[in-house]
Amino acid sequence: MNTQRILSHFHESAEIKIQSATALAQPIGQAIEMMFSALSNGNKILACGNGGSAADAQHFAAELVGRFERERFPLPAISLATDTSILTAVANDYSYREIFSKQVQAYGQAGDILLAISTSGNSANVMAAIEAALEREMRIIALTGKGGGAIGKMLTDADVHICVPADRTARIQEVHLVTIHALCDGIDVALFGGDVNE
Ligand SMILES: O=C(CO)[C@@H](O)[C@H](O)[C@H](O)[C@H](O)COP(=O)(O)O
Ligand SMILES: [Zn+2]
Repeated sequence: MNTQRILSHFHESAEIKIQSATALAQPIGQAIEMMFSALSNGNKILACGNGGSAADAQHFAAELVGRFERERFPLPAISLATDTSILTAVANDYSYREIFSKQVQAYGQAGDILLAISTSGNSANVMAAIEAALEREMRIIALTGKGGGAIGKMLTDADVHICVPADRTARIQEVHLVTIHALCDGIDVALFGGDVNE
């Protein structure tokens, strides 16, 4: 195996993370404020995405309900990509497009947040979830890449778009993961102040 190919994954990932830090710090800060404000008002966060982004949605919900780095009370977040009975029933009886939107209709309340994750910005089921969330007066935090795709065009001024400046799905997902950890950390700092070692 050519180790150069392996090294290039690490180098490209690191370079794109550095570029993204500058481009995304501001919208990530806005997203933290929006999440903290919603959670403080008794609202919750729903998260969805396909494939690797489904794993990201679960990962985020686990860190809010369980914990990130600090011991704290559980925070309300639900992954819409996780319940195989709901996902298979809705896909089988309705359509794959509706697997997330039905759950937004079931759980979503005005003031809740939808964390919509799509590297292309073009997944139809994530777009349908955003439509359902906007109908419910929820706010959207979209994690995308590749220019934001159709999702970028659906968002309103009240929403936050965190669009990774890259075109390769794997690299975009890698920045989504560090973004999710920055969101979790920002929520903890908003709750408790200071840094994790205090
Ligand atoms: O993890 C990967 C590729 O790295 C895949 O599972 C990937 O998430 C899937 O192809 C998704 O269906 C892509 O959807 P999206 O990010 O464009 O919304
Ligand atoms: Zn992947």
